Amino acid sequence: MKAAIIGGTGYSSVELVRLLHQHPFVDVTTIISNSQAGSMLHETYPHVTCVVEQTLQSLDLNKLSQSVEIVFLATPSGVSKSIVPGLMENGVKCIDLSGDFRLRSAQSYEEWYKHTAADERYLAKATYGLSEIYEEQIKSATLIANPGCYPTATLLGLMPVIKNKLIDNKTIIIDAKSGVSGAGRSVSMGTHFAEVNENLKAYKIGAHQHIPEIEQTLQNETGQSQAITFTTHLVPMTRGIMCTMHANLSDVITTSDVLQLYNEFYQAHHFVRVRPEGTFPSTKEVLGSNFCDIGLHVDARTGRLTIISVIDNLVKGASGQAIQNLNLLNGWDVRTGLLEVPVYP
Ligand SMILES: NC(=O)C1=CN([C@@H]2O[C@H](COP(=O)(O)OP(=O)(O)OC[C@H]3O[C@@H](n4cnc5c(N)ncnc54)[C@H](OP(=O)(O)O)[C@@H]3O)[C@@H](O)[C@H]2O)C=CC1
Ligand SMILES: CC(=O)N[C@@H](CCC(=O)OP(=O)(O)O)C(=O)O
Repeated sequence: MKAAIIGGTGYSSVELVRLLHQHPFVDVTTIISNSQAGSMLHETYPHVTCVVEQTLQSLDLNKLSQSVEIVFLATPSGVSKSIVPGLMENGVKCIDLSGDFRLRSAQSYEEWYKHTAADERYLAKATYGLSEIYEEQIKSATLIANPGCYPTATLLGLMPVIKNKLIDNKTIIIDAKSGVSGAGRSVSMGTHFAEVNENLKAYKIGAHQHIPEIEQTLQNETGQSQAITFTTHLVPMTRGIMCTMHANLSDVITTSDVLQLYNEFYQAHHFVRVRPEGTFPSTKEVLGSNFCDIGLHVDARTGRLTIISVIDNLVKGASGQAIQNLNLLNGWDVRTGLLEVPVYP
């Protein structure tokens, strides 16, 4: 299958290039770059020299529609909403890694992302691509809204207890931490070395654009709207997300019972690994891979459940999950092209 990537010199794009290089059924024939068209990808990223030798192209929607079957959009929010309709009208399926098609409500998108929302007709066509949870819907999608990195770790961590009504949803608190590649490649005041190195800081408190995405998905499952507490922190490392979640249990239950539930819930899902009792995942244990690792503990003294969920933000949090969704879309084994062993140490 011929594929294109838009947002060519961004981090998620080059991660798609890395992962798709090993995909037996996909050929990335076109990489579109807004800023570097005409140059070779290796001029921006010397690490791909002699492995992926491609000239970056400028965007020509008609040419693109005729030459590929699938387009990955790895552009900042606010960009894909103007590109996707033209591709879809020509029968090209799209997987959007940005937030442009994740929120069903245009009003909510405009409130949280501070951009004009996509056309509502296209918002209605989008399928939320949280692979493990919406497998069936993804299989027949034409436009996949790939989830945000934090929502992926958070929702995979919470879903078994949400679906089994084991926690009081009003009490959910999510303490989230990310490596700096989560902010993309462009330089900003908040993410340059001297600001981040040997530093730990909370950001976008009460204003993070992933809050409505998590709430929308929880509401989808429970039928009720419930606000969550979600706090993001920037950690001085390159890749990795850890979400530590707390909630009051609605019943008296042991750690071992909750773990059994998680093991059963994710039994058929290769990319979610549940840790044995008393052990908890760290970000390095999923580095470079499409795994989401989960550990949990019931505190009998407080009646609260703590869940720890880790992912690599650029793989399971972006490009890896996008490929997992492409696999679902095509009826291929979800693991195709994604059998990377995490890089350790
Ligand atoms: N980084 C992460 O961990 C995750 C990122 N995402 C989302 O994926 C998308 C891409 O993220 P990421 O790769 O980190 O971002 P980057 O900033 O690293 O890359 C985005 C790329 O898009 C292109 N671009 C920038 N501005 C425009 C524009 N106005 N019009 C067209 N193209 C433009 C640029 O490449 P060029 O000039 O070559 O076209 C740029 O390098 C974002 O929406 C992000 O929120 C989602 C989950 C995780
Ligand atoms: C570390 C860091 O800054 N991370 C980014 C995640 C960006 C992202 O994935 O946002 P959308 O996909 O919703 O655009 C952030 O917190 O905004």
